[in-house]
Amino acid sequence: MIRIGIINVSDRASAGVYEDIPGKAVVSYLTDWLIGDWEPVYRIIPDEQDQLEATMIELADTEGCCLVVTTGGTGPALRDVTPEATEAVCQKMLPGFGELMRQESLKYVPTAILSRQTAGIRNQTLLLNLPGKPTAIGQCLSVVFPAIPYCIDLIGGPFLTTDEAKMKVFRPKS
Ligand SMILES: Nc1ncnc2c1ncn2[C@@H]1O[C@H](COP(=O)(O)OP(=O)(O)OP(=O)(O)O)[C@@H](O)[C@H]1O
Ligand SMILES: Nc1nc2c(c(=O)[nH]1)N[C@H]1C(S)=C(S)[C@@H](COP(=O)(O)O)O[C@H]1N2
Repeated sequence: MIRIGIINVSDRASAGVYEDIPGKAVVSYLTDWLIGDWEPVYRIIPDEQDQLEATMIELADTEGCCLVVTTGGTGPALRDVTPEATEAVCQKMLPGFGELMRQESLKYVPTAILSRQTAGIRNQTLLLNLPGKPTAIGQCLSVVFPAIPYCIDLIGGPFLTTDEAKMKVFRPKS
């Protein structure tokens, strides 16, 4: 079974102050795009770097997720530590993901440049940061998703198949 991790990193969402709209949005996009069985592995945690690193390691190494998507904690505020935690647990960074998402987000808000969102590889898992704003989820995920299945192929993960009418992915011909 293909497993995908979703971590909502937010003090307020983890305290129940607001509903986890960003995490639910990630699940809903993936459900719409992916063909075949997959299962979400879901966590809502506060902006604590140790806890976030431990959760990313757990979802990657123990739960066997080929992809782990985080929402929130990418900005400049004191408690925003998602990119630091991501770098700490990855062996390789993929800065192109953050570059493309910021470029896309700039079409909507000038504050897009405040997000330090990034992506990287831990063993056979791709980790990807999204901003916490509910509207940012679709805008960011849809622009980078075409490259995600091939990235997972390259790291020896499962073969992800999408409904091409909804999400067309790109795999270079070998
Ligand atoms: N479920 C939600 N409903 C409404 N707005 C949300 C929701 N989740 C996030 N947001 C908005 O997105 C912004 C950034 O979200 P993020 O998850 O990073 O929270 P945050 O502001 O860092 O929260 P916290 O300070 O509680 O960790 C929030 O300030 C809020 O405006
Ligand atoms: N697409 C998109 N990207 C966005 C935003 C947004 O509303 N839409 N908000 C920006 C803002 S205001 C901030 S502070 C940063 C960081 O957000 P985060 O701390 O919730 O991750 O993301 C930026 N990127």
